[in-house]
Amino acid sequence: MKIAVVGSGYVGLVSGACFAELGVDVTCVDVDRAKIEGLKEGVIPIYEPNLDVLITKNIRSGRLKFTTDIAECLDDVEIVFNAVGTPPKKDGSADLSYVYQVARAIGSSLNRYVLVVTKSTVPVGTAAKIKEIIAGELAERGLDIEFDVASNPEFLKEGDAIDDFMKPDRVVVGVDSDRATELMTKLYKPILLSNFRVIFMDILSAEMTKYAANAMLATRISFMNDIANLCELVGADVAMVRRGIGSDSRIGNKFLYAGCGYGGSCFPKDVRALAQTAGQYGYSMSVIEAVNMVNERQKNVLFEKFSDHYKGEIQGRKVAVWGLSFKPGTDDMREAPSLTLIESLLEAGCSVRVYDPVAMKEAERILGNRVDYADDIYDCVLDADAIFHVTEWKEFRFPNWEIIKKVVNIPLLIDGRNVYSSQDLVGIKYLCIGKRDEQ
Ligand SMILES: NC(=O)C1=CN([C@@H]2O[C@H](COP(=O)(O)OP(=O)(O)OC[C@H]3O[C@@H](n4cnc5c(N)ncnc54)[C@H](O)[C@@H]3O)[C@@H](O)[C@H]2O)C=CC1
Ligand SMILES: O=C(O)[C@H]1O[C@H](OP(=O)(O)OP(=O)(O)OC[C@H]2O[C@@H](n3ccc(=O)[nH]c3=O)[C@H](O)[C@@H]2O)[C@H](O)[C@@H](O)[C@@H]1O
Repeated sequence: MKIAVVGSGYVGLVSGACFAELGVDVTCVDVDRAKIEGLKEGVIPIYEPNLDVLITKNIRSGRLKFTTDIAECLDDVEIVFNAVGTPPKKDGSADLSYVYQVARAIGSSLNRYVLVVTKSTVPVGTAAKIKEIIAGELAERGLDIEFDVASNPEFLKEGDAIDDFMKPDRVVVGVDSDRATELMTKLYKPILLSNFRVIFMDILSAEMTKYAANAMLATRISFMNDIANLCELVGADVAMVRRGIGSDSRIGNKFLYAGCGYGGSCFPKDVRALAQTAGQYGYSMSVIEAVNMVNERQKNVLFEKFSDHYKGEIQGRKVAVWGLSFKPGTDDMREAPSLTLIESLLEAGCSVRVYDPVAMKEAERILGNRVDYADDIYDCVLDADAIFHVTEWKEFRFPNWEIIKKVVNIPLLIDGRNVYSSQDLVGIKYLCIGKRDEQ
């Protein structure tokens, strides 16, 4: 089977490489020339564990190719996946211009039947617009070629992307024709054979499922952050509360970790876009709006703890930030809580020294020379008046606290991920999320 995947970002590259690994002939398409040239040489533009191995292996096997021109492969493929970005617009709605560009490109060079599948996260009703655009392009060319559209939202997590793709909790496929159902069944056969669930439904429900899933997960996090803040006020411990409620199988124990807010390229944008969609239909999604509001507030809690600790006297203080990416396992810093913290610290006149195992290049691109870049966690904390633990990378788990106590100016650790415990930190003031400071 031959397919094309348009958009070679996190989703497009992972999907392309994984489908190739499952035996499909894949052509990955992107408008970014430098990215495609690099990929042809095996240069992976993002950090995602084991993606380099999978891409190199499948380039060698001849099942994975790269091009900047979709027209080059359109005559050969049965399915085209659209996996381009859908970034947020100023009003919170999803920017669909890239998705529609791809639809136009397909319509303007299509010569035979193809199934156009949207993998990008797009608002309900987008598939119908894609169909309209392709039909419009064909009509302009005086052609009446049959094609179908489908929706196949992606649920992978950055950092675990390959496993999530290969061993999915479920695959959701929205279709409106038998031919599309047949093609998607053929494509996902290896996944079906491995006993993973593929759920077929109508296209509108598939588009909605993606937003509902992300919004539900974001709701759990904001809910727990709200509970955590109340725990601090009443003297309870959110870690205990999490264990207490998570053991109820109706609640489950995943995605209940309080912290310094959710970030990334998806939860923040998708939660806001869902609220926007509701608004377009004259409906206000109060829960979803509150989820976003709680998260925006939560991204400030580390700075507030720091400022409260020093009774507002923070100008000129030196601080260390451990972890910059929005979560471990990725170099992605889109909407990362670290950025909110760093902006507040810089605005308050602090000098900021940062360290991240993989996101230093990305940090330099975003923050330039406004912060100092350290070589490791120890170099990061030299002379610091506070250490912020923002991303729970494994290599931050067991620092040598004795070394740290010797090199910091003031031993204060503010933990946005509740990874440490005050018992292990004798001689270091420890502040975390959802547990009152008792030292
Ligand atoms: N990043 C993630 O973990 C997940 C993302 N998603 C969704 O998948 C979509 C893609 O996300 P990412 O992969 O993170 O985006 P990304 O920003 O990493 O990559 C998008 C790629 O599309 C390319 N592109 C833009 N316009 C193009 C065009 N007209 N033709 C060809 N290529 C074009 C860009 O050059 C870029 O390489 C978004 O809708 C996102 O919400 C869904 C699940 C997981
Ligand atoms: O649509 C998407 O792009 C993807 O968004 C999320 O994946 P991702 O953003 O890669 O990362 P998550 O592991 O979900 O973490 C998101 C944020 O929530 C935070 N988080 C997560 C879990 C938790 O219990 N508490 C918490 O604060 C993380 O630190 C991170 O900042 C979803 O988990 C994926 O299923 C989905 O496909």
